[in-house]
Amino acid sequence: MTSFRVFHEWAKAYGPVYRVRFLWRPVVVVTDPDLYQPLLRSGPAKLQKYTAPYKMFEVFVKPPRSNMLSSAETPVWKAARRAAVAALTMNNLRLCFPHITAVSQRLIDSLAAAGPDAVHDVDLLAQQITVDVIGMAAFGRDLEATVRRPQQQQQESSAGSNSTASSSKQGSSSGGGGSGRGISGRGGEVLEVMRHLVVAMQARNNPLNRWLPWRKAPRDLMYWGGRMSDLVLDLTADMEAAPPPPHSLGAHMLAARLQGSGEPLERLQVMTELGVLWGAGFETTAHTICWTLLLVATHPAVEAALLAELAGLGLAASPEAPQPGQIKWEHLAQLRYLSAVINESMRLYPVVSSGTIRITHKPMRLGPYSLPAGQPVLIPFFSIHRSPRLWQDPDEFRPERWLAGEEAAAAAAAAAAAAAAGQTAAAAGTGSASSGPDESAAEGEAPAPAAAAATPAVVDDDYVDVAADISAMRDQLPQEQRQQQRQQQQQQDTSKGSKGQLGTSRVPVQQQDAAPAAAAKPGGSGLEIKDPSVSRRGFLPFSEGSRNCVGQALALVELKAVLALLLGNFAFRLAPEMGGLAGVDADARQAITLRPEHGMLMSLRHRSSAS
Ligand code: HEM
Repeated sequence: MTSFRVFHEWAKAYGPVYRVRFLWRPVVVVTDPDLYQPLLRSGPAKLQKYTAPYKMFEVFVKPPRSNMLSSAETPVWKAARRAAVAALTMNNLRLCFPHITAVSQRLIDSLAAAGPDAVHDVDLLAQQITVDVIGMAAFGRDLEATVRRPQQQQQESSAGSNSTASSSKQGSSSGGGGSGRGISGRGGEVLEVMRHLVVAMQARNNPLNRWLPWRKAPRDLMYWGGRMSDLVLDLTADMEAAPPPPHSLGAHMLAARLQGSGEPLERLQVMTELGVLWGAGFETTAHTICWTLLLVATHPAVEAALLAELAGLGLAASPEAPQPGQIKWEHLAQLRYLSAVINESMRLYPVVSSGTIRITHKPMRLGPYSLPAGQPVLIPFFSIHRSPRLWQDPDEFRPERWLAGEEAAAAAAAAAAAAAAGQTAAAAGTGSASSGPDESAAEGEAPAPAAAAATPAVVDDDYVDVAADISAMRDQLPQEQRQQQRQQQQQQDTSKGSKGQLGTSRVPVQQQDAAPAAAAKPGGSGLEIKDPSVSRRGFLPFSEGSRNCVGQALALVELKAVLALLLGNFAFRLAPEMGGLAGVDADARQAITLRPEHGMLMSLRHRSSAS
């Protein structure tokens, strides 16, 4: 059994707090929100990151040095994090949006040309898109991984005609299904390097590989880390020769300054930060796209409801309208059912399944337990997302749980109507777009990113709060005004009893849902959560607090845009040799991120052709 499932089984067997021993080192594992929230959020109980296990993420650049993911909260970390947050505001993401849609469309066109008999590894397709997106967002460069060469198409056709379970599994050993297959240029090289690198990084968790450097895994780590470093060096040099657009991560990182001294970051530090943003930014988003496609493909009612929503906005192809309309930034706010689908997919398959690991800096109490100083504490996201204590029917894929009652009923009705009328009618726009246009989403307003309701607006420390910026579009406001808003919000929350949960008093899970959803916040445009089974406190795809995902705004915009485009154009169907949903689920492995170990083969029927 793979590690993320083992932790889940242990949580079921031993309860929400237990201790495991990794060799001689005891680690406390916590899955109770009352206990882990204070550890993640600002306050007296907040724990620092346990940086030792993150050291392996320093191989992205040579010589290795701390980066945003692996570092403690130092002044350099702060400067880099501020720069990343400033680069990923909604205003800037809006400028990235045309590239996101262009690279997706580029791939869609070649997939349509490949025809319905071709079988594709959709995990690899998703990586092609996300590599191109992060290439532009970070370095302002089109890496062209979505430019498909004849070789790749040829291989897919032959996979379609003679693929078997064993041949597909041999052909792709680490997920990603064998990148480099006709994907040329720097984009192809990145995919190839990362495919090997994540396997070597995962192998490093085996202590033998840490202590015996002549073994294959450590040597692989050195080799592929070196290749990645060369790529980052190459792109940085490029970027210096021809500066990237001012809204890019690269431009912001070059302009980053240390607080106090006002010194810029060293060149190597800039490279290190861009390397980690790059590495952290494409794999995670790609596998999330892949898991979402799997769940939609295997749940026809969900697919029908989603198609009705897309069709209502003119974003679905059909025999009557073979070309769907152009997706616009404003559509993102209106795709509410898609948001629910993405949230639910991230709940079932959180790509950072292992969670986050922290360390106590002094003796402390954790509920009824005493922890010594220097105690590692693991908060495992997969276990939490599947916990029967926090979720009703935790293993079921039910996007409706993220919608308010009326919306959920309307989505169900749309699904039933679409199913009765056949997908053609829905795609032609005759199906009722139940979760359709959001009247409140005026032209130019921020999109409602998928998990806006699920990423609590943490107000702490003096770092810039990513989640708050996403849900409330505060990036348009001057810093002072934002600070004021935060204080007001904090007061409101405290008076409603929804914040200040720094104690360990137990609140029944059902009561926790009284916490206001992001929709209730000023300017908030998230989904309101009404289903009592939904506890935002048990949903951590991007983690929480000052070390939450700095790239989540980009990820959410990308997920929505790419999935709307892919699903509006194609009906995805799992290839028979994948063994259905159960087969792919059994193939889920954690190689740094949660992925289908042997890729995910699917056929794609363009929706303009009759089913
Ligand atoms: C669906 C997509 C994504 C998911 C689910 C995700 C999830 C996460 C999680 C759970 C963490 C905390 C890790 C820990 O504490 O061990 C994290 C941190 C981080 N993520 Fe993401 N991420 C995604 C996309 C991105 C993107 C697109 C970028 C870059 C543009 C990015 C960059 C980072 C960085 C740099 C950190 C470290 C932040 C810090 O410690 O200050 N991620 N991510």
